[in-house]
Amino acid sequence: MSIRNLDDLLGEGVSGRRVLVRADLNVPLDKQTGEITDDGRIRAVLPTVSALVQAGAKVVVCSHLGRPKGAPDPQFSLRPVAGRLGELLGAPVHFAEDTVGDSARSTVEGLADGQVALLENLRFNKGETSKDDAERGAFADQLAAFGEAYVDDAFGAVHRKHASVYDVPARLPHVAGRLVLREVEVLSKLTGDPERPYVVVLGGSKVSDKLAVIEALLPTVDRLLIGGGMCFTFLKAQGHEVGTSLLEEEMVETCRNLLERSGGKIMLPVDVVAADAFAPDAAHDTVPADGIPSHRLGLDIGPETVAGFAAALSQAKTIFWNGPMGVFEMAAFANGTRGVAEAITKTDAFSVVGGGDSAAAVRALGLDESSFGHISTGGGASLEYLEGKTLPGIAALES
Ligand SMILES: Nc1ncnc2c1ncn2[C@@H]1O[C@H](COP(=O)(O)OP(=O)(O)O)[C@@H](O)[C@H]1O
Ligand SMILES: O=C(OP(=O)(O)O)[C@H](O)COP(=O)(O)O
Repeated sequence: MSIRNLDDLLGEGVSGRRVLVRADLNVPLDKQTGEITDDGRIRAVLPTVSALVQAGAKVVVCSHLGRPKGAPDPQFSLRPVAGRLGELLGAPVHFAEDTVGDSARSTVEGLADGQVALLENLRFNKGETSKDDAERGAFADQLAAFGEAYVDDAFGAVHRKHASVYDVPARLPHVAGRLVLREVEVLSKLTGDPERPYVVVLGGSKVSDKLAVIEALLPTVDRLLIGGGMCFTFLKAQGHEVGTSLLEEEMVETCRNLLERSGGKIMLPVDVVAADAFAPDAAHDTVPADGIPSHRLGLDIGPETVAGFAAALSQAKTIFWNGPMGVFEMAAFANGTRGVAEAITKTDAFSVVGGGDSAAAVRALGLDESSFGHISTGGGASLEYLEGKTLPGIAALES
C-alpha cells in the first residue's frame, strides 16, 4: 500500500500533539442490559492507540456505533465503550458527551500528554453520513479541529464515504493505523490469484449492502454459499414463499438475474429453521426451504444445508466467510453458524472471516480463532475490498 502509516507519524514525533484516531468501535451490545457482548473491535485498535499513548500524544478517538439517524439516541451511546477501552488500556478514557460540541471541546482541551479521549457517536450528527458534500465537509471541519494529525484505524468503515473516513483526511496530515495496514495486507492475498477452489460464504442481515457485492464477486469465485438473512430474497426469486423472513422485495428481480447468470455457482439452503417469532424461546421447526409456513420466519439454515455447505467447503483451498448463517445470538438458531464455522476450521484452506458479527460469532461459539487464517474486523469493507473497488477511506489516505 503506497500510503503513509503509523510508524511514519511516530517517526516525526507526536509527543504533546493531538492525534485524531478514527476507530470502528461498533461493537455488539446486549439488547436488554446494554452491555458489550464482544469487545473484539476494541481490542483490535489497541496496538494503534497504545503506540500513540506511549509516544506521548494526546489521543482523540472517534467512532460510530450502530445506525442512529443523525441525532443523539442513548441506546447507541459510546459511553460503555469508553469504559471498556479504558480497562483494556489500563488507564481512564475521558468520555465526551457529544461529538463536536462543548463537552468534546473541553474534553480535548483538557487532555494531558499520553491521555486518551473518546468522542460520542459520530452518527449522532447528520453531517457524518450526509450525501451532501458541503454538509459532510462542515462536520469534517469541526472534527478535524480536534487533531493535528489523523490516523485511520477503522477498517470496518473504510467502505463508507463518511465525513470521519473520507473528508477529515483531506484536512489533516493522515496515515493508516496498524489495523488498517494489516487488514489490507491480508486481504490483498485474496484479490490477486487465490488458490482454487475459492469458496465464499455469505449471510448476515445487511442484505441490500451485500447483494450488490455478489454480482462483482461471482466471476472470481468458484462457489458462493448463501445463508443467513441473505438467503430469503434468493429463495423468493426461485419462486418460494418465505413467510415473514427477512426479505428485500425490491431486490428479488436482481437475485433472479444473478441466479440465472451464476452458472450454478450459487448454493442456497435446502432447509431452514423457521420460528413463530424473532425470540430465543419461539416455537421452531426445520422445514424444507420451499415450504416455509406463511406465519413463520427463517432464523437459521437447517442441518441438511449445513452438510451440503460443509461438503463444498471441504474441497476449498481459499475461503472467505462474511455474515452469520442464522441468529446465532439465540442458542436455538446458532447451529447453522456453528456448523459452517466448524467446517471451515476442518479444511486446510486459507480462510478469512470478515465482519463484526461474524468475528463475534466465532468467539461466542467458543471456536478456536487460530484455526482461521485471518479474522477481519470488517464485513462490508472486506467484501468491497475483494470486489476490487476503490474504498473511500483507503483512497483518502492515498491522496
Ligand atoms: N435469518 C436471519 N434473520 C434475521 N437476522 C439474521 C438472520 N441470520 C443472521 N442474522 C443476523 O445477522 C446479523 C449479522 O449481520 P451482518 O451485520 O450483515 O454481519 P457482519 O457484522 O458479520 O458483517 C446477526 O446479528 C444475526 O443475528
Ligand atoms: O459493522 C460494520 O460493518 P459489518 O457489519 O459489515 O462488519 C461496520 O461498523 C460498518 O457499519 P455500517 O454497515 O453501519 O456502516
